[in-house]
Amino acid sequence: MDSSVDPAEILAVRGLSAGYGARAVVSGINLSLNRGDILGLLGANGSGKSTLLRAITGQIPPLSGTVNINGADLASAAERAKFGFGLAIDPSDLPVALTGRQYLQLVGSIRGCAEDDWPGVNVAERLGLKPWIDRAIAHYSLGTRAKIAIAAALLGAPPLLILDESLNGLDPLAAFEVKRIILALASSGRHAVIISTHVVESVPGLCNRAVLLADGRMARDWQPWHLAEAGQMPGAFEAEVMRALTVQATDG
Ligand SMILES: Nc1ncnc2c1ncn2[C@@H]1O[C@H](COP(=O)(O)OP(=O)(O)OP(=O)(O)O)[C@@H](O)[C@H]1O
Repeated sequence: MDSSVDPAEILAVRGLSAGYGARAVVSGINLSLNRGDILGLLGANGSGKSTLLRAITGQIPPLSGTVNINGADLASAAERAKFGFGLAIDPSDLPVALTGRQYLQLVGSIRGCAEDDWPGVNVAERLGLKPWIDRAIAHYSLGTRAKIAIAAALLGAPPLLILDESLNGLDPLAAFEVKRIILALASSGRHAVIISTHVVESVPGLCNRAVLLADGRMARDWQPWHLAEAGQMPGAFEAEVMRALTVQATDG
């Protein structure tokens, strides 16, 4: 690890712009996450949430700026940086010809761990995946696909867990279990989590940080004290987000 890197910091994004071809979809993004942080990533459809997560995970190259994950620079130490995160891929991108177990084995082989390497918790059991694990993903419902994507992201207990709208479509028990797992990871003080979501009301109870993207830029940023305060009053955080979204839509 670079000795200038803060060991508490898991993710450092500086001046990041990224998009498709030469077109920047997200610009001027600065973001720092420490161990223990759970970040809610909010924004209207098309605001750039998935694009930002693609840039952070090296799926698209930055047009400018840097990403450092767990002390490794994504451009100059890509292999090490990629070992620093687990990403729940979009369920529609899963390899449907594989069984759930084969997919976990594939991800495990890339991450250098076993197909059931979930320290301290049997994720497959907790998410109700066991009856499905040896069936082809093609036969899974949308929610079951989301579960296997999350289970794969959790393999090897990565320092940074990234869930891109992954809670959508989960049944209540699975959503509850995923939230418990996320909270346990964060409270261990060794991991951080990013959750992009449209379920604004779930953010104060789960996240200690939040950012709102608008037109590819960070329009609002809630620090822990602010989110905790907003969480004290039912509906207060949602009202703040709706106000910010309305201002953006009016200005746009
Ligand atoms: N593969 C791609 N090629 C070209 N443009 C893309 C691609 N993926 C997304 N975009 C464009 O980038 C912009 C931001 O899309 P993105 O998917 O990042 O938004 P989002 O905030 O995740 O949206 P949503 O909430 O609807 O999932 C949109 O204008 C979209 O059309």
